[in-house]
Amino acid sequence: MAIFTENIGKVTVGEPVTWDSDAALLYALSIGAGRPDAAEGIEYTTENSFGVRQKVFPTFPVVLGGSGGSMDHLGDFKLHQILHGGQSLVLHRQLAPQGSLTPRSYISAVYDQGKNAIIELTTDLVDPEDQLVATTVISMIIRDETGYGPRPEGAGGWTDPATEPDAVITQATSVDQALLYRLNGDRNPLHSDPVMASKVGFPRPVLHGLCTYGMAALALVRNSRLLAERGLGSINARFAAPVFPGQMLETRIWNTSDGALFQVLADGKIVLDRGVATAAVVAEGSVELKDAAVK
Ligand SMILES: C/C=C/C(=O)SCCNC(=O)CCNC(=O)[C@H](O)C(C)(C)COP(=O)(O)OP(=O)(O)OC[C@H]1O[C@@H](n2cnc3c(N)ncnc32)[C@H](O)[C@@H]1OP(=O)(O)O
Repeated sequence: MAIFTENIGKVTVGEPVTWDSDAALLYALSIGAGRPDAAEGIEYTTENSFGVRQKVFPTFPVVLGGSGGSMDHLGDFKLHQILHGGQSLVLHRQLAPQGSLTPRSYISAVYDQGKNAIIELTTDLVDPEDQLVATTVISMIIRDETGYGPRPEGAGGWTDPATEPDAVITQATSVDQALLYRLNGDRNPLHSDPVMASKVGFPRPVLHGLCTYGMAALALVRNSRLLAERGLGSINARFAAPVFPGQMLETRIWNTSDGALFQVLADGKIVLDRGVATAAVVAEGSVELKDAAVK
């Protein structure tokens, strides 16, 4: 089996992905935006509250066509070999509660991670007016594949914080969290089927890495100084260990000059690592958002 490195840089244009108000509301609920009190995140979780305009939670683009459709051009490895290793998102524009975006994807890097390989898949999400709305980078771990060379230089903006966190936020995941989150479109049975989970070596189905990621983003926009003020411009993190539905998450946040560094722990173990978030440069409602370059 192999990763098709000859396809590095080749752009695959996927079918347009459309979403509506319900899809945006479901995403917000699936990352806990209505908790701990139904009035929390009401702009993300309702469309008909008095004096409130529905907003799309900023990490929603990660569930919109991130692989550009088929994964056949990536390699001939098996589904059970794939783990989600990390995710980056840069927002160039705000999303409306309904719309359509076309994903343009390409393999941006392939390299070794221990006895596994990593494929980085970059996707530009472009609106019908050909405006770039968001850029995502999925880091896919292909287990038991090697021979692709060292990781490219650059640590994604992360430096180990030397101080105690500025905020520590706890969020519960529910036992049915993955069953809810999969309705955003990722129906990989690793998250729902005990047989598939055991085939991959897990005692039970694991939570989508992107669910933990969305919950961390929620903790950040509520509790990090600049993100609470200006909104999210970009977010990048590594999935360091699996989370099981029902576990309690603890997000540690360090404020920085342009956003925040963060880690998420479950039962004392780091599950999301090297988290870097930047705030949007200008107030929400403007189209100019921070840091168009994906690190
Ligand atoms: C289709 C699936 C969808 C999903 O959503 S799956 C659920 C979400 N994903 C996960 O739950 C994956 C969680 N992560 C893991 O389980 C582990 O993480 C890995 C199995 C991916 C790797 O673990 P190990 O092989 O034990 O690696 P190490 O000994 O911790 O580190 C060895 C080197 O690998 C780097 N590394 C570790 N994790 C990652 C990662 N996620 N992305 C990129 N690099 C990684 C480290 O830094 C280090 O490198 P250096 O030796 O140079 O220090």
